[in-house]
Amino acid sequence: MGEGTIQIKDLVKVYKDGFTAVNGVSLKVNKGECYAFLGPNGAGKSTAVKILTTLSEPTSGIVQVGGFDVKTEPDKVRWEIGVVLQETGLDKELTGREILEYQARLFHMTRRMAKERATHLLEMVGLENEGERQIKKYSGGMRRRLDLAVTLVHEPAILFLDEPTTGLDPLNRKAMWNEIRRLNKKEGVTVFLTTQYLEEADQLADYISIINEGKIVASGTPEELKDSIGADLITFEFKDEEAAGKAAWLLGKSGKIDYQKGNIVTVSIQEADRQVVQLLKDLSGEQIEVARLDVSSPTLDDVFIRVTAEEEKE
Ligand SMILES: Nc1ncnc2c1ncn2[C@@H]1O[C@H](COP(=O)(O)OP(=O)(O)OP(=O)(O)O)[C@@H](O)[C@H]1O
Repeated sequence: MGEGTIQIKDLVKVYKDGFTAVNGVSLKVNKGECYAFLGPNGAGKSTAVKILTTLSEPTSGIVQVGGFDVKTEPDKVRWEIGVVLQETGLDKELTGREILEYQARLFHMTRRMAKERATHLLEMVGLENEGERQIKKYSGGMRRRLDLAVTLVHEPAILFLDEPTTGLDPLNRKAMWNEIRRLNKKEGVTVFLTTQYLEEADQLADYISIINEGKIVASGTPEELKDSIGADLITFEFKDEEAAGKAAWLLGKSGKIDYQKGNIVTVSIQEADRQVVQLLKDLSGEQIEVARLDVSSPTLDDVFIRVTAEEEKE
């Protein structure tokens, strides 16, 4: 019961100095889901991950990971999870293989099993040719992949990744995304990740919560979040201001005029890619010629900017 799931109810974390880093967060993650906490620096993401992974205690609220309570059954939680934190604690004098074998021994594997597991994991994260090299000679991307391999030693049902690709170049970021996706979709590992990158949340997560100043300010699937900020935008450019004026009157019947200046008119409208053909027909019926056209859909960036701006206003 509860295997591979995460449940948080009214979580609050107040640090010793009185600072409230997490302020009433509730959420649920189902087995096999990829859930992203998206938020700016200092939003409370790492604090939440530390609590979920038993490294820090909640001030109040209920936190269950893999069906176990983090406060009363932390040892059971630890067997269920793998954690990749921002700061890697790996001893850089050791080789990749030594670290993996050491970790496997910590999880009570025999010497032979540990060796086999290390070989398998090195292959899995694409480090099969680097296993005998010292970690200090690894690139940043290789270290992250080794971090991931280390957390997979005991085949956890839930994986916590705190900003897994911060500081990586685009190529290494994509490789890491592929690995996370494979673990989540092919092996059914539940993934809870934090990120400052909208693209990362969009690429990986089934469900996203935007967190700011310790509170969830918006949540949904990537599609729902994009939809929540509303319609698509179509920007028309006409030959002159007069044509634009006539067009705005006509376009205003189908959508909301978002912007009008000079020979430019922007309409906000649902499902713009479907509507645009009809709008062009309507304009042509009135002998209004369109010089240029641009259709754009809202991005998660727009959602993020809007919800954090609204928070600041309040
Ligand atoms: N031990 C601590 N004592 C007091 N305040 C802390 C402590 N650790 C973190 N904080 C504060 O809590 C807030 C949330 O920090 P946290 O590290 O959880 O944010 P974050 O969203 O992970 O940001 P980042 O992306 O920068 O890691 C910050 O304002 C931080 O300064």
